[in-house]
Amino acid sequence: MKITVIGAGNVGATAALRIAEKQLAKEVVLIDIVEGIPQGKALDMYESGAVALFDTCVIGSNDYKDSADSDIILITAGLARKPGMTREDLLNKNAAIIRDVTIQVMKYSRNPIIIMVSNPLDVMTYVARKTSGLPKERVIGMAGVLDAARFRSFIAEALNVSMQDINAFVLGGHGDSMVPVVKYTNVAGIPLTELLPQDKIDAIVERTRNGGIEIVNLLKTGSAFYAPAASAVEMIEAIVKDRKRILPCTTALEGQYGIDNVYCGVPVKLGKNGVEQILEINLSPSELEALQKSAAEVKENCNSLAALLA
Ligand SMILES: NC(=O)c1ccc[n+]([C@@H]2O[C@H](COP(=O)([O-])OP(=O)(O)OC[C@H]3O[C@@H](n4cnc5c(N)ncnc54)[C@H](O)[C@@H]3O)[C@@H](O)[C@H]2O)c1
Ligand SMILES: O=C(O)C[C@H](O)C(=O)O
Repeated sequence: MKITVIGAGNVGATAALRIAEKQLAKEVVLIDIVEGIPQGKALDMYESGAVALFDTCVIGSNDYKDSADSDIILITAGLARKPGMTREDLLNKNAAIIRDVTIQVMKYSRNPIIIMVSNPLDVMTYVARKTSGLPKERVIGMAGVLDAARFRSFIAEALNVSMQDINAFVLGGHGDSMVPVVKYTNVAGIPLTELLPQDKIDAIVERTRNGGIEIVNLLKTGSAFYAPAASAVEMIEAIVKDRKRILPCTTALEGQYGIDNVYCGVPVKLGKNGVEQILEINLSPSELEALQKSAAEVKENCNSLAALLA
């Protein structure tokens, strides 16, 4: 197993280290445009193996040749937002970066699984799919796992229980219109609505929707990276170990949920082939409407890139 991480910044470097520590690959390649950064970070990570006890080979490079024959490519390259910005403010600059990066990786890996992290997430997943020509199952966006992790952590805090026992889904695009699905959220099987009053649930849902900007406003220089990297690596682990995990991921919808030809976050089965199944769960009329509205916003942004992707 060879995994390449594009972008040796906060998310990319954290994810690369986590992949190495979990020994999910024999080789991890970290690539960035800035000279010295991927090489220095990769060497530092590799040396940590002696104490963290892993044998994964970690290599840093500015040359895409070193990504040759990767099984999985995690794309984290691009700009992160700062206070006062929305993820959509990154649209045009990051679309150009993701297009270039995808062209480069596809020169050296024939049939990789691409996991997208760069924002705005759903649109960048579409850019990578359109540019790579890979089957839809092999180009997947990471956002739902992160948004659900935030939702779960806030519920755990409110109830003073372990995060491990909380199951939750956050669907839709990774933006202000995301849809935390309360109906399917439970604590060790007990519906959340039996454990918390509605006003508390509403406050947690709102905090989840604003989870990204809450951290941007604290950090001031960039956005979250520990939980995002952990979330991307959870997806990678499901694929590497063919675990058939059911996780909310961004995938191409073709009629499911009444949404056609749009990348959007829904529950999927993740295994060695990437997205092996899209699960269509029953949503309330208002949740379905919110999901469709979120997808429509993603579609509009995708359409705005027609000239770049022509
Ligand atoms: N999907 C999510 O839930 C989620 C979560 C966190 C961050 N993000 C997004 O991930 C991206 C990265 O965030 P970060 O915090 O790691 O940012 P960062 O600034 O720390 O790192 C980005 C890295 O990309 C590199 N880069 C820029 N252009 C490149 C190119 N053409 N080729 C290769 N490398 C290039 C930069 O040199 C930098 O090292 C941002 O777009 C951010 O919004 C998404
Ligand atoms: O909020 C951001 O800009 C980064 C990421 O999408 C997040 O949710 O943390």
